[in-house]
Amino acid sequence: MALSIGIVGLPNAGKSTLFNALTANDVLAANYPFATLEPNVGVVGVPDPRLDVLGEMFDSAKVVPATVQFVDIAGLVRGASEGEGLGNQFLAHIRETDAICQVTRAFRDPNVVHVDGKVSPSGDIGTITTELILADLQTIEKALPRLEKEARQKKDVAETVAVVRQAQEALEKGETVYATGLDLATLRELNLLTAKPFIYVFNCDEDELTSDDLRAELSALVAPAQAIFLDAKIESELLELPPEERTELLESTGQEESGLKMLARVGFDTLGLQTFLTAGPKESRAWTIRKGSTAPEAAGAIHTDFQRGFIKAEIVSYDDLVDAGAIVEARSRGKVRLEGKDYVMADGDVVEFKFNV
Ligand SMILES: Nc1ncnc2c1ncn2[C@@H]1O[C@H](COP(=O)(O)OP(=O)(O)OP(=O)(O)O)[C@@H](O)[C@H]1O
Ligand SMILES: [Mg+2]
Repeated sequence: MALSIGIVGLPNAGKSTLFNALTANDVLAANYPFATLEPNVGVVGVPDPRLDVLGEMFDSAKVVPATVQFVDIAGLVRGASEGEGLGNQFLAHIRETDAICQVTRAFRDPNVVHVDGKVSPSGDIGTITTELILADLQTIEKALPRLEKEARQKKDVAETVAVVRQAQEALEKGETVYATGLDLATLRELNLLTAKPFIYVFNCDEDELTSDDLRAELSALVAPAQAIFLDAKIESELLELPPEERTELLESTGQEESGLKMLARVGFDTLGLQTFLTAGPKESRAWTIRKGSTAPEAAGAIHTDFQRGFIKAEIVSYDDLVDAGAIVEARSRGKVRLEGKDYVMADGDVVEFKFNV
């Protein structure tokens, strides 16, 4: 399972600049609206210092981090659902993602055109959310006749139709599906955009990053969703620096983590994901699972055969392992536990699965 995040926002909000910084790609980021036409897709490893420690301890040939996939698409404008700008067809490219990241412009640079003529984070979020809602209404209007026809034969489809109608009512009132609390599993096949959790990135000027007042104001705009503050331009400049100087530049702007780390952390949190670790001479690796997953489910993240033939899991917490310095020592301290099929995985468990094939 890899977390995937679709990036949306107005033209010139800085989506491609951020995408480039996140994926270290050189996708065209340019100071004119609609620089991006085709979607850009990038898969990035989530920085995880624990893996380097394990890699060294086990003398692993390679270190494989958990991944996040980012999809950067064209800018949306007011009226996109009616064909304004580039229309909204390209939203199809993010239908399959797990979460939607709204990139909102807070930076002021007057040389970068704002399609509405002024920088207004709350107005822009309203515009984007409205267009996502209208896109979902179009999806529902298209799907309903088919669903209603099927519902005449199948009872479970009739139940789906009822939920879809409730979603439609909420959307017509300007609510997102995610906020309704409707059963999202029933709606899954429609891939509604507003049924996904939103993450907000405010693309700031350097001096805005250190303004607690501005941060509080913008966070309040989007709560309970989480807000991330970064300067996409600085994030992209980081890449040109040697790693040890990156932290220095970030800290000089009051940032504790890179944009990638923040997005991965917030993305995992928003979607209720966590990682467990495996380590050995071949590789040290992080795997993504849902919080609350049992040991067999975690085994299934590696291979379905591991889940099917699950016998038990040999588990040591990362901290205990690092304290002991080596797996042999952790074992002699009694820190390595054998867990059965009901064990609920904890973040940072270092695991070896025993299974039958
Ligand atoms: N934090 C920032 N401060 C100043 N300028 C920025 C910042 N972030 C991005 N820019 C500039 O804004 C312009 C637009 O950026 P970018 O091409 O990434 O936007 P976009 O959202 O991908 O637009 P489109 O929807 O047209 O593809 C670029 O010139 C970029 O350098
Ligand atoms: Mg772009």
